Amino acid sequence: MLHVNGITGGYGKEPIVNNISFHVNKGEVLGILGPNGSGKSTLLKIVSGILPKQSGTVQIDGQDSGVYSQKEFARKVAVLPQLHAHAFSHTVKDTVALGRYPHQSGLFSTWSKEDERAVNEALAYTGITRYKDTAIELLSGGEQQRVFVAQALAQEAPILLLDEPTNHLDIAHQQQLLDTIRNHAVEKGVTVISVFHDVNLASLYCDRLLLMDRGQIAIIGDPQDVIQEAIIASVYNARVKTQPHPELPKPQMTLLPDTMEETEQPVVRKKDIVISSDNVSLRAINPLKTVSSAVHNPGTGWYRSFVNRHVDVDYNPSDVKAEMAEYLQQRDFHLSDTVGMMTAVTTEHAEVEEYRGDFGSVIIMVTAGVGNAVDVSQSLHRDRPERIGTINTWVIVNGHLSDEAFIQAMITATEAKTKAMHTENIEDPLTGTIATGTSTDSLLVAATQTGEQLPYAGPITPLGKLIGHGVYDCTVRAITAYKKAKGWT
Ligand SMILES: Nc1ncnc2c1ncn2[C@@H]1O[C@H](COP(=O)(O)OP(=O)(O)OP(=O)(O)O)[C@@H](O)[C@H]1O
Repeated sequence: MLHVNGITGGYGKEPIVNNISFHVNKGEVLGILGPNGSGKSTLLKIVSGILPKQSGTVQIDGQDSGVYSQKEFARKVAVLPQLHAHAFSHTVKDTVALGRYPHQSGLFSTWSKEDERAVNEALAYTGITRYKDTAIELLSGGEQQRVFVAQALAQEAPILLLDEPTNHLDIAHQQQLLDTIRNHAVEKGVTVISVFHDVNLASLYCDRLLLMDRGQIAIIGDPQDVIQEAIIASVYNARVKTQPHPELPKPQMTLLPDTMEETEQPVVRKKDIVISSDNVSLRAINPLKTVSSAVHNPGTGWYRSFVNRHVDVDYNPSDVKAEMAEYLQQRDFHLSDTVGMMTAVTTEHAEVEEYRGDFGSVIIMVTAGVGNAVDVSQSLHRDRPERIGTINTWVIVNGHLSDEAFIQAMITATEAKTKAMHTENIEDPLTGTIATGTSTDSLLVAATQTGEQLPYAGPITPLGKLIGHGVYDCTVRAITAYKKAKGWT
């Protein structure tokens, strides 16, 4: 569709962009990224013919762009420049209508039904129909930006070149506009090349990204190939961390501020875990990085408070999450800062212990109700009742865990729990085989993220050894306490 071969050019003798080559397919969205002054706008200006090039070619549909007349070119390519000059006062609709000029012919060009439709559609796509009779200078910066995007869309060219289309737009309008542009690409086959400053937006909306660095291409490829910590750090000279988008297979990046004060994270100790009649809780001074399968605030996050709440065996509110939130709030636990679990086990049977190693320490908390123990290899048994049974395990680490270490800590803790079930000879009441856990066990791993870096947590590592030993130890003790309370022993 569009082939750029070895273009070099700029504003004077010294070229700004050097030997740039890439191609864009029909219906593809290519994002151009790069630091300030890296040549993004200059590249777009050369491709759109606004700036002459010193060497290289731009081909559109297999033809050199130079062979097209100005109007022919405008029927092929619509351009949204970075800055808009509008010397004359126009209404919004008149401004958008200027996008139709390449479709007018003859000296006294007539306004056709097609023109009217294209303009009205562009006004609707950009959500500015209600301003159509307003003078453009009376609009806000963001509203004006949408008018110029509408003008480019009204041109109905198969190629759209956009320089920072979301400039001035609030997040809802950024989303709306980029959704519109993406839909034009997917449904109408429009080819889009767009300059972005926001790396995350570019990743979300573009098929491929071209990263500029000092007038040259640093890398061009899929978002996951381009948005890599080392590449972004070296081109932008910024410290970043990348992670997947929570809902889409698109990488996202987060800045790591250099100005973060090195906060002294107080070490969490066994004595910080408080056992009351209706819950086991920990209130840490600073938030801990946490992964859990809790009822309240499950998943990954940073939390300061942790609650393992005792509920009656027949606890069955219509909305468990809402009831739990109410419970936490009544006890002064900040809802957005607390992870909350539940158990029918009485809190006096909670086992808490601290295990110290060279790197720091691990505090383990376990409550084990093994009435509804399950042999997980027999989980498909057709007579299996749906009964709740809970072993709740906390692993609190005074150390700095990698993502892998969090996952390995969960594996190690689960294996240790299963081994404790074996040692205590806990059977699945349905099958009579040794149980591996219960039906609704919950696990939490939280770490202070200070001190020594702990890349792994399998049983070969000092951290994994403490977790394995500690979870096994506490689970055996918790099961023993449970058995005693139930009169099993
Ligand atoms: N009209 C101009 N005349 C002369 N030099 C220019 C002109 N416009 C830009 N430049 C220079 O060209 C270089 C690249 O500018 P360009 O606008 O292409 O960068 P950019 O990557 O789009 O930057 P930004 O992210 O700040 O928009 C800069 O060093 C700039 O000073």
